[in-house]
Amino acid sequence: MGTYLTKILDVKADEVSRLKQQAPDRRYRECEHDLSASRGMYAALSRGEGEPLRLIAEVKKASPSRGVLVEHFDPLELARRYADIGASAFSVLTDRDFFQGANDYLSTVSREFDLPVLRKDFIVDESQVYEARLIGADAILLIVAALDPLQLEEYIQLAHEIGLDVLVEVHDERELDTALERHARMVGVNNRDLRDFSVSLDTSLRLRSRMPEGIISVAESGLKRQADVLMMQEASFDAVLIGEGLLGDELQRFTWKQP
Ligand SMILES: O=P(O)(O)OC[C@@H](O)[C@@H](O)c1c[nH]c2ccccc12
Repeated sequence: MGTYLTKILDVKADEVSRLKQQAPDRRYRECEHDLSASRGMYAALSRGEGEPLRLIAEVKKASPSRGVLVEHFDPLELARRYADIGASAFSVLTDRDFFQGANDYLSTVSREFDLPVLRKDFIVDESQVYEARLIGADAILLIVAALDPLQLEEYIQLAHEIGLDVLVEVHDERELDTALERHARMVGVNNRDLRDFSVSLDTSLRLRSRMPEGIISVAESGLKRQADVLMMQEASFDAVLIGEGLLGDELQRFTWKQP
């Protein structure tokens, strides 16, 4: 039985076999010393005592569940708007086939702004970790449901070695345990179930109480209103990751940073 996630992972396998022919690991070794230092995502998301939670603003053109969200999509214009409202970091979709993202979108946003940039994609091979660093990402997303636990641990370690922070995405208690056992330092709870794209904000609330001190906690997906964000702040999340919800006015007027 195929779920949305298994369908996406099938397509990724082909993409990765093409990517491997370009040997991103070798290209990384060749230009390692010319790359600019990465900007820490972990540091950018650490929420101080009494401060409002941080925003990771997602530059997102389309999604498989909703289709095209932004008709005249300009990643730099969106990023500018998100920087102006007080985002602490960007997430940029690079997956082409399901989200109409592109590596170029990430590279331009990374070049033009000082905030750390998360590469939002389905990483299933180490070549994609090297590629992330080469295109200008400061951090990567690793999805527990898309990897076996050993791979997860290896890719976290590789990412750290080459200067990338890692947001480890979970959707239930078991995945959270796996993330913590494999030494995740930033954990994102996806409120959207990648098997059927259903959304429940309760997922974040339920899992937050099981996260230990010292882990950066991020609530992801389906946040649309101020009340949703305040609920995550109340539950003591360090940050929220929002794509679609930022396209409306309400969350653009939210006070993301202390005045
Ligand atoms: O647009 P939303 O509902 O605010 O969601 C953003 C982000 O959480 C979502 O795009 C996402 C979360 N995990 C992912 C993994 C792959 C692709 C996309 C995602």
